Amino acid sequence: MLAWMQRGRTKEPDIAPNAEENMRGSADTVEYTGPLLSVRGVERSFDVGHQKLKVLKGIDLTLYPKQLVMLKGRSGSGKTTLMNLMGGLDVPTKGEIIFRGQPLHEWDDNRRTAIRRKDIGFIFQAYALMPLLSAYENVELSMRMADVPRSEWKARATACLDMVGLAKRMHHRPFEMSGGEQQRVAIAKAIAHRPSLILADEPTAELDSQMAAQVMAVFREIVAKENISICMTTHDTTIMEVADHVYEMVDGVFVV
Ligand SMILES: Nc1ncnc2c1ncn2[C@@H]1O[C@H](COP(=O)(O)OP(=O)(O)OP(=O)(O)O)[C@@H](O)[C@H]1O
Repeated sequence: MLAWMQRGRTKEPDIAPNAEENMRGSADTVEYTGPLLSVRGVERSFDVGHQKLKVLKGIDLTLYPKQLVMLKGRSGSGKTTLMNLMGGLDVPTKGEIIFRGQPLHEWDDNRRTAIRRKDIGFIFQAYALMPLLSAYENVELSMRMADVPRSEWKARATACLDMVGLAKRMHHRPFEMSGGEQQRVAIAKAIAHRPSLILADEPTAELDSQMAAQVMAVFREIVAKENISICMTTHDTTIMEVADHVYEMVDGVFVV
């Protein structure tokens, strides 16, 4: 079966010609088997007054399906700038961002927005929940926005909240929940439309160590069960052992 149909997709993505080497199977069983995301020689500069501020200075990163990778580095080293590029919120000054074989860096805003809605989920430090909606309604809202058929909302929202350990609290509103619980609702919300990539910017920064550990356990479970890859930034060295790979950024480049 087509990989994107296994994931509940009905539409075939257009794969760049250079992705052919990563295609396997016959015409009706073709499956994309390459990296989920490749960042190649990426640079990003910003105009600040009359000067150019070079923030990313040549980044290479490969993210495979079912991988949890972390970006660490001092404040200002360029982690968020890179995540914005990986999620198609921004485009590089130089270099390539290849997402499921498709050249994200060459696409206009509309096309990047479309793939972002379907295939990428974001989690932020501050949980980004609608305060007047229950946990369940928050998750449902994200599916509505991603054009998931209405008939799937109930089962999927319930399954996602169950996966993050909040089945019994799905009708509570954010202010009735702890920070860790709110972040788990944000995770359920981010995975509900079945993206293949989750980008999380400091998802544990506001949490104590026990809640942070719970969130990381949920991330590991999602990677294993949902066929999702996660790339997250963190300053917290205690959670880094959970990662499949940790990239350390110093002044716009990775160090090993
Ligand atoms: N749109 C922009 N215009 C100008 N400068 C920017 C822009 N975005 C980021 N920068 C600069 O790029 C540098 C890297 O910022 P970035 O947010 O990527 O760092 P970070 O590693 O994520 O830091 P933190 O850990 O504090 O979130 C900073 O000096 C920041 O001021």
